[in-house]
Amino acid sequence: MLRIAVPNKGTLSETAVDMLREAGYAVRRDPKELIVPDPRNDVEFFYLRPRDIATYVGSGALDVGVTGRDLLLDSHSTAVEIDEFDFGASTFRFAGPVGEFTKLSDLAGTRVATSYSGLVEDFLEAQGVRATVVHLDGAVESAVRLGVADAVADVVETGSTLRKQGLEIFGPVILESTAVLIAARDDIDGLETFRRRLQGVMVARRYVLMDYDLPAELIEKASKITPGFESPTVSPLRDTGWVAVRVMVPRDDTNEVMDALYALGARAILVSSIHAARI
Ligand SMILES: Nc1ncnc2c1ncn2[C@@H]1O[C@H](COP(=O)(O)OP(=O)(O)OP(=O)(O)O)[C@@H](O)[C@H]1O
Ligand SMILES: O=P(O)(O)OC[C@H]1O[C@H](OP(=O)(O)OP(=O)(O)O)[C@H](O)[C@@H]1O
Ligand SMILES: [Mg+2]
Repeated sequence: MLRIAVPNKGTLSETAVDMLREAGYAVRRDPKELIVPDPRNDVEFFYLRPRDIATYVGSGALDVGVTGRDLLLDSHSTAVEIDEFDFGASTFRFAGPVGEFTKLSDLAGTRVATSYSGLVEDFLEAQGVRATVVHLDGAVESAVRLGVADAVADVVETGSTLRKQGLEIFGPVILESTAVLIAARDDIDGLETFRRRLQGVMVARRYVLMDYDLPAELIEKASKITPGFESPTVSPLRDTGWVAVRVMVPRDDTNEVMDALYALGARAILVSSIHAARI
């Protein structure tokens, strides 16, 4: 039975749980539930703090888990990233009072507040900058104003939290993070099915199915606009001068692709959502 760690709180939790539900797994009905057995799929879910997930997986107590790349690296766990998800994207950056810092070396001899001390210490050491890392649990943007640090290092998504505290980003990108699937090893029984199901959810969200009718002689040109995953499905119509085409298209490109197909001569262009996929 595959034992899977899922974030019980925080930014990653809701999307991770939605993905599991869409992939056909049992999810908790009440936020107090910590363990959710799913015998039908031969898996068991453990709802844990995102920050602790790498520790559980690295130690072998659990087989796989969903967490953030930044949390994985910060934990110094031996678990490894095996897949990347398309949610939870953020960057990890240094920030300081507007106008006070311009480059990484300005941090020498200063105090840097962060809740990711493992990650920040590793980075500063690799870059040869000697600074004191002040560990805080969260809301680190207040640390400068309150005088416990000169600069901060934190998760930045829109940057609005920093701006509100009179801070600005400086120096190199410490890390590009996203939600990831981590495991102690990649040859665990049942892991491939779990990965394929989650990939299927991502594909179903990212793509739409497009159907259109096309004068047969235009199929080469249309295939350049809609190449599909492998290749478009082309079926005959009763009128031999026309064909019907079915193809997957990235959801974000839907309208541009419809415009281009219409301009080429395609008609009856229909778009439908993909409910589930196994690619
Ligand atoms: N805007 C964001 N704020 C915080 N974390 C984010 C954001 N966007 C993505 N993440 C990712 O979420 C993970 C942080 O998980 P965490 O549990 O700390 O979430 P949180 O929203 O900060 O929850 P809390 O502060 O209540 O503990 C990290 O991997 C981080 O990169
Ligand atoms: O760039 P932004 O879009 O403003 O988002 C980033 C902010 O969001 C998170 O804070 P969170 O609300 O999780 O509080 P925390 O610092 O206590 O974890 C993160 O720690 C940053 O402070
Ligand atoms: Mg947080």
